[in-house]
Amino acid sequence: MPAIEAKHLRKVYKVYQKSEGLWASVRGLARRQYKTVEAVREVSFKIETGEMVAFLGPNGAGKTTTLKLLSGLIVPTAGEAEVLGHIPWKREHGYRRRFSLVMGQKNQLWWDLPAQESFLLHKEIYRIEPEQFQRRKDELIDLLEVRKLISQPVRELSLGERMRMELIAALLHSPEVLLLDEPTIGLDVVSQRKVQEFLKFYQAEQKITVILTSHYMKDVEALCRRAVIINQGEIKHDGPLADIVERFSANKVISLEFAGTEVPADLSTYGNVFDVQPPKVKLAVPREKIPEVLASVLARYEVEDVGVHERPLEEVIAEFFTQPQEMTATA
Ligand SMILES: Nc1ncnc2c1ncn2[C@@H]1O[C@H](COP(=O)(O)OP(=O)(O)OP(=O)(O)O)[C@@H](O)[C@H]1O
Repeated sequence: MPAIEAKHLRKVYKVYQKSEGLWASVRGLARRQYKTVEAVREVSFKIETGEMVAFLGPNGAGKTTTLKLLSGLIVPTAGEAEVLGHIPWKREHGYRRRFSLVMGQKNQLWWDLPAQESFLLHKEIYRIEPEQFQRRKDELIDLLEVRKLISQPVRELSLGERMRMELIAALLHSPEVLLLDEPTIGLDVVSQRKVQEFLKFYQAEQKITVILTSHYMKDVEALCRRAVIINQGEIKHDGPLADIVERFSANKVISLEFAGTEVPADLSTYGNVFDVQPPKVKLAVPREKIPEVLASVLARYEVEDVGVHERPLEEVIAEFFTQPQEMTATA
């Protein structure tokens, strides 16, 4: 049985429409006008126990709404979901003890209190045995290197330090499923890497099931082997992360370094010329034309160095997000 299964999930919000102008506002008091927003239209996937899956999509695609549905914070308009055999929106205590949701944009710790006080509160809420609590807390504090900071009010911590405290609070009750919504948002590169390293280690050690949403492809590449892509409330792709670049990018990149100091002027006949730093240049070329272009360029010019690369995941995903309608799989 998969740890997480979503079947045709749909969530429609009814949003009050406020008209412009005083008279329209007065009229609105008598007869309110609403529009519907389909935050999630059709979301189905299965995630096996111990998998760490990236859930990717542009702003407003429906990622957070899906995670809220799987956490039971909201009830779907239609569809079904089971997490560890529980229907999330039934909000059973048994389920609450088995999962955690971490939202990078939301503070779940008490702002004015030291993190250690919030940890104690979590101990009570989740009814964690004192011995287990002490052991887990110590382990997590050491892993995330925050021992010196646990008695300082959360509001005085940096964003990166706060996120590490949020992770401790979320993991104190040893959840089997962890839903991470942008855990590295706004963090500097060093903090980002610390969170990444921790998640990688922790997930491998505890074999927990994780869904990770992130706009940072570095997180995704470091942590996940599979990616589910959502756009406009619908799943657009579900498969190995390694396949994404090949599937969604029709081009590969040829890097060239010419002998001498110049870059030939007529290279654009071969493909899209970019990143010109004479005598180096990059050429984006349709993948099926790579052998032909390489042979021709090497025969015509004196080339010092050459390389063929896939485009970076970051770039391919960004393109997919900005042109979702036009992009079609090339494989
Ligand atoms: N409570 C709500 N009421 C009305 N509309 C909502 C509500 N929550 C989300 N939406 C809308 O549903 C859509 C999906 O939002 P959601 O937060 O799930 O997207 P997201 O993929 O998490 O985006 P981001 O990457 O920006 O966080 C958006 O158009 C959003 O405005």
